[in-house]
Amino acid sequence: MLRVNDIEVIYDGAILAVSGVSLAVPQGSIVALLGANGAGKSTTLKAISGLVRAGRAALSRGSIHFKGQPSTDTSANLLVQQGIVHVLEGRHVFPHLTVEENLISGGFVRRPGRQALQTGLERIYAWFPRLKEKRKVQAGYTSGGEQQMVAIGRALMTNPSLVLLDEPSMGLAPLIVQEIFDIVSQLNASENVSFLIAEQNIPVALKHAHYGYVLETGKVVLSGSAEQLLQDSALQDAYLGKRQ
Ligand SMILES: Nc1ncnc2c1ncn2[C@@H]1O[C@H](COP(=O)(O)OP(=O)(O)OP(=O)(O)O)[C@@H](O)[C@H]1O
Repeated sequence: MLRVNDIEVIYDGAILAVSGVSLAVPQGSIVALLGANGAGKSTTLKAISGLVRAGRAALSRGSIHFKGQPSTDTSANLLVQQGIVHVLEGRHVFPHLTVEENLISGGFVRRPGRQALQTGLERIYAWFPRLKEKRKVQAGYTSGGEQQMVAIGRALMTNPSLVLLDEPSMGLAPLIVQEIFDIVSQLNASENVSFLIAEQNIPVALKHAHYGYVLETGKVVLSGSAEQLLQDSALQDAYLGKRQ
């Protein structure tokens, strides 16, 4: 589905944010991109979705292939049409639009007809019943967890095959985080949507991911199946604060 090969990203022509990152997301899998603040997770996702160019950054080395085709010269909006969607860190919703209007705004990318849009909405409401209840409420007045669901639901309205999720757990209560990750797992299992999830919350991410990569200062320092990483003593020491 996705292959990232030895990429390097530089901000403002000077700040080396990501250096030599390689990773793969097999079709139908959930892959976790783990690491602390500033490790380069968001920048890696932006390189994949084509958003680095919008942030005064450049991909200065390496290649990215999506569904077998090179994608680094493809614009972000064309990548969405091809099936990659990026849910940015920080739950960006349109606060003055209702929940439903936010969801509909995601659907427009594919220029659907009225019926297709309605079918898309019903599909999102089936996954996120809370959003159906709140569909007439301005998104800015919903809870943090609901805003994260709106952001994910809006992305799903593009009918993606690969979702890049940046820190879905940030600032949310554990129960809500669990609810969101459970929906991600079910979407993956029943609709075969692939996910690349950047997370600092390593236990939650590895509970739901099949495979993981750990980034430190812009480099992959560890990778393996979720089971292998959970057993890894270096990861335990550095991030989970316990020894085996
Ligand atoms: N717009 C920017 N301009 C300059 N430097 C940036 C910019 N965005 C990120 N960086 C730098 O790039 C490096 C990687 O940041 P990045 O946001 O990708 O890390 P992260 O792992 O996603 O962390 P976080 O969880 O805090 O977002 C950091 O050193 C950061 O300071």
